[in-house]
Amino acid sequence: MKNVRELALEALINVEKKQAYSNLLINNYLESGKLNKKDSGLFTEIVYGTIQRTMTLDYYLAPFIVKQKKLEDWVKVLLRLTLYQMLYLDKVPARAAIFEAVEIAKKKGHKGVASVVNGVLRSIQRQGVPDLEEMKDDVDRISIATSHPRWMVEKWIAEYGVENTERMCEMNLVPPSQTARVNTAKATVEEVIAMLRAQGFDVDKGEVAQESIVSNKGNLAYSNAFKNGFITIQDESSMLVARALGAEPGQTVYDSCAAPGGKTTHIAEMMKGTGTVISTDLHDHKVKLIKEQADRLGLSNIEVKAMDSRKAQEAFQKEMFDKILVDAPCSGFGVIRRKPDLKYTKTMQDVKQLATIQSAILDEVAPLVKKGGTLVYSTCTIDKEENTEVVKAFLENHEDFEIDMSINELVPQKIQTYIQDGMLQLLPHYYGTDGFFIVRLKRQV
Ligand SMILES: C[S@@+](CC[C@H](N)C(=O)[O-])C[C@H]1O[C@@H](n2cnc3c(N)ncnc32)[C@H](O)[C@@H]1O
Repeated sequence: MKNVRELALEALINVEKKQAYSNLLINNYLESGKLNKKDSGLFTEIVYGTIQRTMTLDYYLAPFIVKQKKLEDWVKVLLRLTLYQMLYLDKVPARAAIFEAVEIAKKKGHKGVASVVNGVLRSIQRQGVPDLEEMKDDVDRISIATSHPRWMVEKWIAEYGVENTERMCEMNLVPPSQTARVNTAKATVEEVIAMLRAQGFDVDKGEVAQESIVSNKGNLAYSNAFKNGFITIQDESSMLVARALGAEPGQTVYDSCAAPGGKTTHIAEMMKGTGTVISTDLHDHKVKLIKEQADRLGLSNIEVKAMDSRKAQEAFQKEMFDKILVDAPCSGFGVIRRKPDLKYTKTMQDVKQLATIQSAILDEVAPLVKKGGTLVYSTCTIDKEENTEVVKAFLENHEDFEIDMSINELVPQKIQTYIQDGMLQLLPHYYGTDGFFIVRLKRQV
């Protein structure tokens, strides 16, 4: 049987080989029954933390392994995850972390490897690591200290300035709190808070969205409130999207990129179970997830269909919908806290390709919006190419659409500071939410 650190090493090697996204892989391990409750926490911390801080850890390790030319990849990963524990996990004594690493090296390699691992880690323990705050160059400092590739840091500094970039990159290292959306078609926020507290959960009202609850301790996915359809696990910034769409009871709404259904179900709840939300996503297995959520929440006003929304005009009639949401596939740079490997895998080329898909979806669905109707475009990224630039190109090609400034009245007052020219860009460090972009467009009458 493998112990928690061996499993963490195995998981990190798989992420390294790009065999799986970290968040999905971690969930698979947690559900596999290989880890008890206590070890699950440590496993998650080690795997996420090591990925989050890979560049910093490699920077610290580099001078100590410079002579070890033939170090195998798994040994580098073992050194990284052990140094992570030594530097960032207070509850794990450094000597215990080193001892475990040496045992793993003996088991997986041989005595020679174990001695290298022991030597490198003990040297770092003796000499300490350099102070990164002393790095004068902003890009170098932010990039190494927060483990974000240079190109990303340079780009964000150009778009948001040094201070915002540094704070955002630091926030990307902090695990998010769990938040949930109350199904207001079924109960009030206060009623659900009482329900959760009665079951022993430590929860409060959320700070950003009006229907949100934040968990201070305990996984709300295991609550009765979740099982019985009173809540949906969702980040607060995501909750603002359905608010910006502002669907009303009885309307016909199209959610074009809808799986796993977080926003579809919110829209359906806001419509109090009346009218229709038609939700599409690329594949059958994805639209099934939407259906499952709709059933759990007791919402019967959702219809699902597997299709490419770049062909929506083949399936739907022109001017058929009061409201359309394009919650587009994107680079996800607003959710790095949840998916740390995105930092290292996504490239500028991906950003450009995604922008092409985003524009194609918007162009296709635009004629389906009723005159006087609403089109909301949102992404969980912070890159201008996928956000403001996509909107700008869309408006240039669609003179019958304009930015709808009423988004100001639809989102909470404190959020309004971050709306510029009708476009909302939330960065993770503003409220500790995911980074999100939302714009509400109106088709002229
Ligand atoms: C940001 S996610 C949507 C999240 C969803 N709105 C929610 O709140 O749960 C983007 C989704 O777009 C889907 N997608 C990507 N390209 C698409 C296309 N051409 N047509 C329809 N869906 C697409 C992806 O499968 C993915 O599920």
